[in-house]
Amino acid sequence: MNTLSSSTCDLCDTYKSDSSGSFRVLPPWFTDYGGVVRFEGEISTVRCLEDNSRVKEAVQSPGLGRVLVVDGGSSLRRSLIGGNLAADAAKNGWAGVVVIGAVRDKAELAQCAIGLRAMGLIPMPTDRQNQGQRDVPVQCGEVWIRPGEWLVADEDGIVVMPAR
Ligand SMILES: O=C([O-])CC(=O)C(=O)O
Repeated sequence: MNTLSSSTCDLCDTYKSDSSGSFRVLPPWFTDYGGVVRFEGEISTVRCLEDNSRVKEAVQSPGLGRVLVVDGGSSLRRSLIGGNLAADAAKNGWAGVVVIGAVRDKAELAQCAIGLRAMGLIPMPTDRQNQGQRDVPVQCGEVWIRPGEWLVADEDGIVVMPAR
């Protein structure tokens, strides 16, 4: 298990009175599917709906220790990551992927040396139509997440803050 510079609970203790909006906690919507429970890194984003074209491009490029946040519009109809793309993400040096949407291949995901959170599992694959946007601000519920910010995930949750 990886060691974080601070746990999400410690960060929340430190920033609980922050009213600037720069420290944010994601809603508790996520299940841990990856082989790494604790991860952190600079954020890169994809925004898409039931089409993982941009996700595939991202995980097949160098991750440089970053975390890919995929805003799939909370759709649970099609999976945006499966065993192959999770393995690509691990191989290419992504620290983790957070999918605001669904994934598949649960057993394979657990074998990947990467952090992986998603809202649920669905076996139905994506419909790749070359749609979606890369490195745009995305939203998880009411929480904005921007490329270049910092994400920390552990057993207790996921927080986002300005880059360190
Ligand atoms: O290839 C895809 O679009 C998603 C998938 O099933 C995988 O990553 O294995």
